[in-house]
Amino acid sequence: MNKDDDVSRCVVVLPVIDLQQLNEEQCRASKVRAASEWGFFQVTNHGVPQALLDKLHEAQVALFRRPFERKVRQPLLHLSPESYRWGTPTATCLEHLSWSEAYHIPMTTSSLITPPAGDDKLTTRLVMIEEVSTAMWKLAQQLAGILVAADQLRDGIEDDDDSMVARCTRSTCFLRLNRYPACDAAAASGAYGLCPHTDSDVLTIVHLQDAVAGLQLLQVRGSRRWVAVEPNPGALMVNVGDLLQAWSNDRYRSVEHRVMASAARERFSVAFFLCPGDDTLIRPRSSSSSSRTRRYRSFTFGEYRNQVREDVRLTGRKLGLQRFRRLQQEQEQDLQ
Ligand SMILES: O=C(O)CCC(=O)C(=O)O
Ligand SMILES: [Fe+2]
Repeated sequence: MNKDDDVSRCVVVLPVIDLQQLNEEQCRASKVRAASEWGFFQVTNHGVPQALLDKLHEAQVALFRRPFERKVRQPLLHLSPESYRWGTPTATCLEHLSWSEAYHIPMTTSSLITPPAGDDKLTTRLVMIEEVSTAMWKLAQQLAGILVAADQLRDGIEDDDDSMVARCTRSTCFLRLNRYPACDAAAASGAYGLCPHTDSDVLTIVHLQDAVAGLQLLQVRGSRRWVAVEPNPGALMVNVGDLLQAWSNDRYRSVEHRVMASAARERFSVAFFLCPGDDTLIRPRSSSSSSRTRRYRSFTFGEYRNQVREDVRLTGRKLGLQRFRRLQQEQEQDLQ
């Protein structure tokens, strides 16, 4: 059976938070609720100009329209050759194959690079990517900061360690441009545009650039089932990453999501990943009201990334936070 059959009939509209309409307290409460119950929410009046997002879309389409040979052999903006990916290099079976191509663009690289003299188009595209990254970075820091502070406030801690968000600097965050080509096989078998995964960062901001459906998430509230997300190019989508889930001791949820390829239409999206430096220590909060035990052991982001890479190499897929979960006995020792 096509793995998409039942899901595409079950469409959800994610909570929408208007960042200007609500007062500060209402706004914070809605984000906390959405991040705990859904792991995903949308924001409007977010401060990233729509005109800029539209221009980025044009530039993105042009970059992906270049001949395949050039995309593979001529790294964009002097990035490393690995910054361009198509398919899934580590896939050993169809289930692990993502029918998509992407550019991975670290923030620092985009700001430090000098485009070749006379290449005006490249310069314009570069400036665009840089501007979108910066605007999304500020927004992501603000949203993550609010979620972190709200969790601390609930426990009556006003001045806890907020270094995880502060350590998400220009030199550690990145933007990803995604293109999902139309895929004939999708009609029959439900191919993946992007395999099921959670994001390994603190927080992700995604702009679904056209109204082509495809994003689905594994609902954590009530029955666990895949639901399709109604695309809304007028809003930005925000989702909690693994680090925020671990830090909050599972209060905020890093929800598994995937993109289904479409047989009829190609699809574009841009995702910004709020990541700290590799040496940043993620130390789950013990006083979180929902649990007085730490559910995960402390780890650095570098350790986490290495483990993910190793699991993908050995098994073809990411095992993620379950690798860092403490045994029940270890958790019980916290209570003694
Ligand atoms: O394209 C999308 O809708 C989601 C992209 C995504 O999940 C990712 O790049 O990690
Ligand atoms: Fe993702």
